[in-house]
Amino acid sequence: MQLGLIGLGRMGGNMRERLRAAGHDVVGFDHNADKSDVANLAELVEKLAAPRVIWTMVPAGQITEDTINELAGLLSEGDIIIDGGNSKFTDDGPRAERLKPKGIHYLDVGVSGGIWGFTNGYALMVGGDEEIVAHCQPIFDALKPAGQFGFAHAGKHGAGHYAKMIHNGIEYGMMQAYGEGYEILLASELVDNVPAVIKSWREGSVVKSWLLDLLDRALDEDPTLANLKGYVEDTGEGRWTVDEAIRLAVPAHVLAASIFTRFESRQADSPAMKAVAALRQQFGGHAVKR
Ligand SMILES: O=C(O)[C@H](O)[C@@H](O)[C@H](O)[C@H](O)COP(=O)(O)O
Repeated sequence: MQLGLIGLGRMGGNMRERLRAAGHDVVGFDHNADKSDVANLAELVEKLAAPRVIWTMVPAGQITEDTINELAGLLSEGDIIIDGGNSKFTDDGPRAERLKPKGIHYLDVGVSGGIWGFTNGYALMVGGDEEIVAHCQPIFDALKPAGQFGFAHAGKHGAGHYAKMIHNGIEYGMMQAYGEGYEILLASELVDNVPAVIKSWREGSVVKSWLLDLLDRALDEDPTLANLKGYVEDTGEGRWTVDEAIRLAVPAHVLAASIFTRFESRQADSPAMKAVAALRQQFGGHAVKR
């Protein structure tokens, strides 16, 4: 089937190739003219036959909002917009309502797979109306992994991005657990070959996973991770997961600790621990480091 794809970066660019390899007719737009099939959104819309399906794969937030608003002015009744970026789930319901009077349908899709998705396929979590999901199913089938899993119609508008948000909260927690286990192994007086231990867990073990495979890969490239700083950014999903845990009064210790640990990773020194050291000195006369 025919699809317009906006945003041909690390994710979108590979998705275009995977869709084309499956025989779909993809017209891509990107601000980088070297990657783009068309000069602008108007030309993209012109090249697609109605009812059009257009998938946005641009950074969450204002860029996605502006792209969808511009598209809404160009599209016609019956057309479908799919947001496959990591938008916050609270954007989706209002967005779908804004598009409805124009007869434009909307789906939100959480997409996981990173730069490996071209080869392995992408896990897809979709929010929106059943008949619109069904109409787009050939696109989802081409993007998802070949096996029986990797796709869910999670619920109404927002459910796709909600599912992806929770996925990413789990991703933070799992990475943190591997990271902490790795650090304890490194600190141990007993274990000489930490990369070998990580490798041994890749098969047969209870903690084998794709993330563990990737940690092993990183250690193959740089056995002591000497070329990296322990500094970790975040793009929002972990924070939103913890916000939801608080709103719903769900205890989410691991997920909360892992986002806070990322914040800590960005500090050269800790004002909180300075205050703790100062207080301990004040009440007990304990030594501090200067
Ligand atoms: O499932 C995935 O493919 C990843 O989760 C992907 O979506 C992206 O790499 C994260 O959004 C990074 O998230 P942070 O920047 O918050 O770590």
